[in-house]
Parts: sequence; C-alpha cells; structure tokens
Amino acid sequence: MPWRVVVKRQFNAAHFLTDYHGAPEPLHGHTWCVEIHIRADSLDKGGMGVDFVEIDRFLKDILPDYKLLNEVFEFSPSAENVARWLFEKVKERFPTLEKVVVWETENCGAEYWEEE
Ligand SMILES: Nc1nc2c(c(=O)[nH]1)N=C([C@H](O)[C@H](O)COP(=O)(O)OP(=O)(O)OP(=O)(O)O)CN2
Ligand SMILES: [Zn+2]
Repeated sequence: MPWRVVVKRQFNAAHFLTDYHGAPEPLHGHTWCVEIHIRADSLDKGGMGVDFVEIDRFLKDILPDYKLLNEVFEFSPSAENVARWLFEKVKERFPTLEKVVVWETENCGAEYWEEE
C-alpha cells in the first residue's frame, strides 16, 4: 500500500535565463516554491511515511535562499533546470523521491522526475 509524502517550501532568489529567445533576460526575482514528492511503502509506529520535518530541514539547508541563482549554478536557472538539480540533491538523501516541482510564480512551474 503506497503513500506519497509531499512537502512544499518557499525561497526567495533572483535569476535571469541566459538565453531567452536569443538574449539574456533582465535580472528579476521570485518567491520560488518547491514541492517534494516522496513515496512511502510503509508507515512507522507513529503513522508517518517520511517525517515532514526532516524533509523540510533538508530543503532549508540546500535551497539557495536570497541568492542570485546565476552565481550558484553553472546552468541557465530555468524552473526546469532548478527542478532537475533539486531532484538529484533530494534523491541522495531520500531515495524514494518520485518527483520535484519548482514554481517560479503561482501559475508557472516545471516538474522533474525520472522514468523507470
Ligand atoms: N519553461 C519556462 N519558461 C519560462 C521560464 C522558465 O523557467 N521555464 N522562465 C521565465 C522567466 O524567468 C520569467 O520569470 C517569467 O516570469 P513571468 O512572471 O511568468 O513572466 P512575466 O515577467 O512576463 O510576467 P509578468 O508578471 O506579467 O510581468 C520565462 N519563461
Ligand atoms: Zn524568472
């Protein structure tokens, strides 16, 4: 019987796409929101699949809060690329990670997962 444990966390960061239809985008900022989806096949005695608090602490440690993403990453910091980077980081700590979603705004975001 599977569950999916989902944690959201926000961070603030500036960025610009390095090639947006042929030219760099103007520098601008977002309150980014990330969602982490982790599969749990069983629950502990307390009824938890994976402790939300552990996931949230991990995110707090690794998310580039109040940074210029272009200085943090070597890739163009689109939502898609940030989602792939975050997936790889979170998967090392939580191997049953299924999907990461990165929202740049309330309405626009990108998901990353790995095919079986
Ligand atoms: N597939 C993607 N498309 C776009 C990305 C992205 O990461 N992946 N990123 C951007 C820009 O960085 C930009 O942040 C888009 O911001 P948004 O607010 O959605 O667009 P506007 O600035 O035009 O919005 P207004 O609030 O109306 O000014 C673009 N595309
Ligand atoms: Zn943007």
